Amino acid sequence: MSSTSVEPLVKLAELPDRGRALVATCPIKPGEILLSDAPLILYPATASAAATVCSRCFRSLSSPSSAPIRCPSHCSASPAASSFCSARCLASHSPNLCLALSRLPASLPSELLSPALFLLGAYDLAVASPSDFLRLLSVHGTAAADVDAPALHSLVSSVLPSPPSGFSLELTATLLAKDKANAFGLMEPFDGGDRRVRAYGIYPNASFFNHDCLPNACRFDYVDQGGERNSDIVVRAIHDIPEGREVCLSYFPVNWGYAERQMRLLEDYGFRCECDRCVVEKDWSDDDDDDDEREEEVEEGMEEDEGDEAMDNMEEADDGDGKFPHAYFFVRYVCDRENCGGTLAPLPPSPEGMLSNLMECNVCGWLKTEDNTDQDGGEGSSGLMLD
Ligand SMILES: C[S@@+](CC[C@H](N)C(=O)[O-])C[C@H]1O[C@@H](n2cnc3c(N)ncnc32)[C@H](O)[C@@H]1O
Repeated sequence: MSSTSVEPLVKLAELPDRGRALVATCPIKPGEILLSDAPLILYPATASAAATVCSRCFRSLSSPSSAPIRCPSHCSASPAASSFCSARCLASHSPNLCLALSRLPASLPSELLSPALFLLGAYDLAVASPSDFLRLLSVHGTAAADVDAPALHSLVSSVLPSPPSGFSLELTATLLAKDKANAFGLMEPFDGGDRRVRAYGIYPNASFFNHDCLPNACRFDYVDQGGERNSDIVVRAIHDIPEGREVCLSYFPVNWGYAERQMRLLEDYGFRCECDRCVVEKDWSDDDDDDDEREEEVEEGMEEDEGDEAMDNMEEADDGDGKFPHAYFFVRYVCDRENCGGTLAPLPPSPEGMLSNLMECNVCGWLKTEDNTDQDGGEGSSGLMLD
């Protein structure tokens, strides 16, 4: 296993059948920050997001400190892709990108607009920062037969004023494959309805995390907060992680059923998941595939002390058929607010190393103590920021 340091608590390693991975360099405590990663490229997830967030920092333009300003350069003709917040975002994209944005048809549907904005940003990066473009090309993903690639390539070539060297359908297809296997969604504030993605980003270090259906870490984003690094992805440990253990995220909400998880992993990520949870769940019938029911069974059948003990042993043992620790994960680490289903991780330990008993949800931002006490005003809260 070869390895390279990425951050003090995790290092890059090559694992059989899993490619590159991040593994713990030392015992990691619950809530510890494993990585804080800035995006190589960010782009709006939908046409409506393109019109309502700053084109550079992706904060909402409706926040009081973010009065919208049109791009002073060429792309003022295309409001959907050219509003900036007044705070600090005017020095933004290159004249080439402005011109390309201004030439995009105004009525593109989101399913074309979003990948087109990704490709324009990527080709702009190739000129503005060739080293970052090489990093983008180094993330996982090889060009496959992508039905959308030819149409998107011809759209992009029709609006780019001067295509960069290497511009080709094959490179476009490769970029789309990188995006599919690595994009993280930055979420709109949770409003009790469906989860909505505001923007997608490629994060060069976070893209090394492999998937597990019972992850030991989860990622947070705080895109509307102040400061320069609001679009960073922050990855924190959910519970204790021993030295040498691979650190994994879940690539989608952990409350998805077995069939849905397997389908997404095969279609979008090209592998069959054989994690501990999938090994157990593949034998369940469809009727069994209901996490809420199992969660209730566990809550009813387990005293709190039994739960803590089970948690201590969670990664080492199970009750024989393997179901108990998996169901326990849901009781402890899955947010139970209606329509949320986010993952909970403790806030980071204090500088003195004291563990926090506040669990934060990575979707709704809810903060609750381990005994389930709401700490942030309950329904409708958009969550607390870390700093
Ligand atoms: C975001 S990348 C993760 C880093 C990647 N392993 C690499 O070498 O750069 C996603 C890809 O990693 C691989 N991968 C992630 N989780 C995996 C798992 N649990 N088992 C096997 N392969 C996995 C798949 O090829 C997937 O498309």
